[in-house]
Amino acid sequence: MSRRPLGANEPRNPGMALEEAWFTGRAINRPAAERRAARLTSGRSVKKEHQAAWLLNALRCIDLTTLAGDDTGARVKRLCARARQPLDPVIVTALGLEEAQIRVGAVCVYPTMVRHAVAALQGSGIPVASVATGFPAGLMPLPLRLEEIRYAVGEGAEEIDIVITREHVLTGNWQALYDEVAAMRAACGAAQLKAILATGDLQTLGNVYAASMVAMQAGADFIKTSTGKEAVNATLPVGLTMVRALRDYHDLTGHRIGFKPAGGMKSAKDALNWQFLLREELGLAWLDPGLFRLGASSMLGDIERQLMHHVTGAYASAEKLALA
Ligand SMILES: O=C[C@H](O)COP(=O)(O)O
Repeated sequence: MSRRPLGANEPRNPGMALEEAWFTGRAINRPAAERRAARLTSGRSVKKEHQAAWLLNALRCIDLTTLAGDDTGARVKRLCARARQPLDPVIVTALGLEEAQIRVGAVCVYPTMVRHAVAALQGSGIPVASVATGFPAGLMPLPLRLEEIRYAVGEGAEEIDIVITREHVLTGNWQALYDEVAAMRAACGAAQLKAILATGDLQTLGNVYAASMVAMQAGADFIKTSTGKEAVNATLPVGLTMVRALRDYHDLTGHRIGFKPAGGMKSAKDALNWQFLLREELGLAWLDPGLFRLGASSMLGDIERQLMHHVTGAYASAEKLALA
């Protein structure tokens, strides 16, 4: 059903018993994380063909998202049409991509919109991701949150973006966090579980590291920064903390877990910066839709704009390109 990280030979994260020794007492120096994140991205630019290649890679890693209270079947269908054909034909022809089947990583919607997305994406191979578990706050009884996962999977979602109970992190109740994520993973069945940590609510980078580790120990297939609804969403210092947890978990268990920054990312430059962070910290193998997604409702438009500039030498006006 779902695509497995790095192909069929890489087994799914089975999870493990809660091992608090892997994260307790791990203080993370915020100024140092901020300096490292700034160094990773400042003064780094890639030009011309290289930039186009990085932008195309970002495009295939995008979870093209609509998560608005006024979402409708018609809006989701339009988004899916965009997911199937994310680039203007002028760009596709100029870059010789007619046979390349350029498409996004997934389309991400609310549970009641899943059926519209599944119908619109039929035959495309693009998976539908659904948020669930009382997104975005998650403050619903656990049985209802688990039922919401089963509903979304039943509607055809192949990926489930769950939210965690922030209180468990803020009170250091790691067992409760572990238990809820493990129960959510079981409810997902074959669908991939992406654990949204809502890092803007977690107060310290030590908490971000610990929550990342607990989610992975409980069997998460991806860890994701944010819902897009917190006051602070995806930031590079937080991302750095999470990818260090990914690296440590890989070193300790041999399992590669996916990473999804999400929320507030709008520009092609954002897409490049997040990829630079992963390349430097985890290596190129992680820059694949099986292990990396960019959760964004409005980033595709700027990527397309930059690619149009690359192939024509001029920026197209917003009206000429369909802005996602
Ligand atoms: O998971 C994806 C996010 O909700 C998208 O957030 P955004 O609307 O700020 O791009």
